[in-house]
Amino acid sequence: EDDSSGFRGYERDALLDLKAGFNSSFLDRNWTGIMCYMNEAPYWHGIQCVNGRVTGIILESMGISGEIKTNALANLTELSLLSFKNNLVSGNLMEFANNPKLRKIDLSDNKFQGQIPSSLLYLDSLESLLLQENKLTGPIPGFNQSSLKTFNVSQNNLSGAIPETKTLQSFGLSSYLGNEKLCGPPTRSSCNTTIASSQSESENLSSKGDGPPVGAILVVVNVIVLVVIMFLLIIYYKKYKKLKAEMKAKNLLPKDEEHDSTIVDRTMEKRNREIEMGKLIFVENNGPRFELDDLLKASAEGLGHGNFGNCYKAMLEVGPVVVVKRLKDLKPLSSEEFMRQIRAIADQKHPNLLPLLAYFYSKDEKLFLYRFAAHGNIYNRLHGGRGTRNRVPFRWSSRLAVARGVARALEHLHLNTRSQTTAPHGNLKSSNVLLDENDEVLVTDYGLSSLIALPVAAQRMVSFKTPEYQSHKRMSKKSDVWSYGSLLLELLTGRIPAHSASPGTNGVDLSGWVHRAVREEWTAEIFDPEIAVQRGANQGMLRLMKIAMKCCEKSPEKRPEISQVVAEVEEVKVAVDSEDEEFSYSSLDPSVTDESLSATASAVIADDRR
Ligand SMILES: Nc1ncnc2c1ncn2[C@@H]1O[C@H](COP(=O)(O)OP(=O)(O)OP(=O)(O)O)[C@@H](O)[C@H]1O
Repeated sequence: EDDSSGFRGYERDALLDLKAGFNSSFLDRNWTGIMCYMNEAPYWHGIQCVNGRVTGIILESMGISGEIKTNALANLTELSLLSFKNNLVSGNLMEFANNPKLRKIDLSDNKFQGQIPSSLLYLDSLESLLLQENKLTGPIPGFNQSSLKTFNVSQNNLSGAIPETKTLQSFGLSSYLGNEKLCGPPTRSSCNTTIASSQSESENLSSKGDGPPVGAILVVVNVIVLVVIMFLLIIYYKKYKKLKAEMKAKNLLPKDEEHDSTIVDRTMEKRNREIEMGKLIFVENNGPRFELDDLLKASAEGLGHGNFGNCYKAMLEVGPVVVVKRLKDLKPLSSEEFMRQIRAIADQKHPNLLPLLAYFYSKDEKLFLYRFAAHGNIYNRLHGGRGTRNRVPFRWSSRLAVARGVARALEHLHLNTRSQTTAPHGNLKSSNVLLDENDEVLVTDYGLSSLIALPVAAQRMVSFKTPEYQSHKRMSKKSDVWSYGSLLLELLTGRIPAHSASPGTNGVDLSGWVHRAVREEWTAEIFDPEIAVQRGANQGMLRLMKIAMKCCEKSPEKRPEISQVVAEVEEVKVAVDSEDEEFSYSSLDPSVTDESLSATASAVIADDRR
């Protein structure tokens, strides 16, 4: 699935850079790991996310000091809210050229200096800009966005005429107060007179005419006032210390500042220690090695929203491309039990099973890591791009290879699972069958039913969609056989069964549909036209259809064991003769009405129902 949303490594790097500039031990401990997952609440304090992208940074009244680099926001292109209100941040204001979505900026009550950047003029969605109580200098740029409804630059050192744009003139005097060198409406000083009066003032000060020197008198008065204030302060401080000592002696004050924030800090510390305890555990001894940190640094791309958590593709700087599956809705298992189940999954090894590379287990986070299968899943291969020029036909030999690979993988799982009341795979469907770069068939998502909370599993896993579960809440290895039969029908018909349809797509009850097609004698239309044209293979398709229908029997007892299925599928031939016709849309029509195929299909399937 093409998904432009999802976590971006460079956004994380941008935030880590920001953090490096601030000296906040709280953020140092809190901003670790991934800040936002797809559609979940962000993990990092003060960060807002939408679809895994950073959309807000809100760090208010945290005593943050330090500098922000001017290009700090360059990689946060989805940013819409920014607030560092009431901190001690210094340095120039940032550049905003790459943040076209910014709506609200609040940098008030800090120590920002330098000029207001003109890149702010190009933020077309800017609604609110609060820069009051800083040390900004220079002129106010000519803001004229009609979106801008709240604006405050008071208590800075700004200078010059306030531009006469409609936007800037719509704000009252209070937005500009406390900038002595600002002039023009809405301030009361007209620009000419301000300059004139300041000139005459300086003339006065430097004048060496008759009479007392005004400048000198002012300096003397100032010095006296300062000395008095300092004297008062010293007396006050002494009294304060004495009072405090007395209160402590009488136990009126807590021993030593143990206030809320240290308690918060301690719980955070505890949590972080717990996370640190969890390390990436690699399943293979001689496989690739990397640390969780490498994984978190890697740029990542959402692969889509699965039922049991989201999948990410992570491109490590060194090492393989991996898929990270973040598990959610898990059973309330003890960590020992959990680890046991994970190890059972990790121990399953077969050329047609996508191996678990590594896993991560902590109280708050459970991750599965797999190798990335470059050629994607069978659902997309079968149904993607239909009717477009981009569609590459999915030919019979490849479909048969999928049928074989999946059967073998299932057989391995069934032989290695003792329980008779569970489905060893439990969630077999076309999106869980992958092709690697060599088109090797790899089944994934096996064994998850042992980890997923029952109510969630019951809603979403394929083994809960079987006829026996629907009617009698029963489940067994035969549930996997039913799922396999449905997958074969999907491969043969090119239609989507209800349980493997992606969100927003309607699937059908495929086995019911095939039965009806036979009954109503439009059998030739059963097969996907894309393979039906491969005449030499029609016999093989019919054999596979027969196997599929047996696997889809309503009653589990009538379905074959998976080992028998494997044996039968192995016997299906790629083609009767070597002539394996090229597919072309022009050859579609005759094949669809092909009488012989239709007749044989009816015979085979009707025979099967006897
Ligand atoms: N190792 C992998 N390589 C390539 N693509 C993968 C890999 N693992 C999963 N995918 C793809 O990522 C997407 C999301 O996978 P995920 O397993 O989360 O959901 P799903 O298979 O659609 O549903 P479910 O959660 O029920 O299995 C799917 O399109 C899946 O085919």
